[in-house]
Amino acid sequence: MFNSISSQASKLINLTTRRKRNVDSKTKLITITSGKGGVGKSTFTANIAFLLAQRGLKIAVLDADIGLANMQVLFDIKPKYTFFDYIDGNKSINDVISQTSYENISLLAGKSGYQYSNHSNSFVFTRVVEDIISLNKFDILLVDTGAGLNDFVKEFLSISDNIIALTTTDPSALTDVYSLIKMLSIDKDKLMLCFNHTKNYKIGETIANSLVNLAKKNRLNQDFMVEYIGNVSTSANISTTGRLRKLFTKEFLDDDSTKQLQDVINYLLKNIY
Ligand SMILES: Nc1ncnc2c1ncn2[C@@H]1O[C@H](COP(=O)(O)OP(=O)(O)OP(=O)(O)O)[C@@H](O)[C@H]1O
Repeated sequence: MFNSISSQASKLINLTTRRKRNVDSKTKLITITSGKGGVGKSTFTANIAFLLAQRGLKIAVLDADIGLANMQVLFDIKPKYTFFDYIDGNKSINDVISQTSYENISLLAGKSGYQYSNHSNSFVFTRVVEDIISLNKFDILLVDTGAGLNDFVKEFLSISDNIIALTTTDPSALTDVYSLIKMLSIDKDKLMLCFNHTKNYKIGETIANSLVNLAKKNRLNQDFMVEYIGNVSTSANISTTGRLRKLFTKEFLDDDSTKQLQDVINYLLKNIY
């Protein structure tokens, strides 16, 4: 009994010291998640990294998708190490940060098929995020979580105050995103919601409002905010550039979807903390 109380107490102490360290760093943390898999989360993350970097910001991307770590494919690099080499104590945090061929974008590559249970409840992933922030090298750290709401994803969500959920208008994706809203409403202030494969801004806004109304009807925490931050249309250029290991926001500056993502960036730069 004493053991479990003292270990809980030490976790709380760790969390408190982490918060203090965060405040001293310029690095802002944005976590990108999705209830359902395959909604375009990794493509979205890589392209917002590019647009943010184009505005002169130094960006680190942490590929925390253990289902399918494919950020290195999107950035077309072969990193020597993954951030698990840091966790395993074989490499320093700087060793596992790879510069991509895109100016101002660094990647901490992930590893597919990792067993979270090896580290569950150890807060080791929280520490990785905190250690990157403590370097004070980056303006923004983007964490791309896997899909779903497993313990691994929950650990990454637990340390972020700027969370973006990417969804489509597909009913099963909306059901999953509502589960995410329900979970986050317990101890977070807000969730930023973005719609992929969604033709225009208005459609996303209408569906976001329906989710907010459902949350009200089900009496979820009234102080919790769901903020609609924009939409990205379906574009053949996105799938083509993805296959060619290129970023559509770099190749197709005038594509509607690039312009829509620029609007999302404008929103983020005004609203993240
Ligand atoms: N708006 C879009 N228009 C056209 N194709 C898109 C769009 N968004 C994503 N795609 C394509 O959809 C596929 C899935 O995207 P992606 O791998 O980014 O999804 P994901 O949510 O990260 O998947 P997973 O959950 O499996 O990691 C890719 O081929 C990508 O190019």
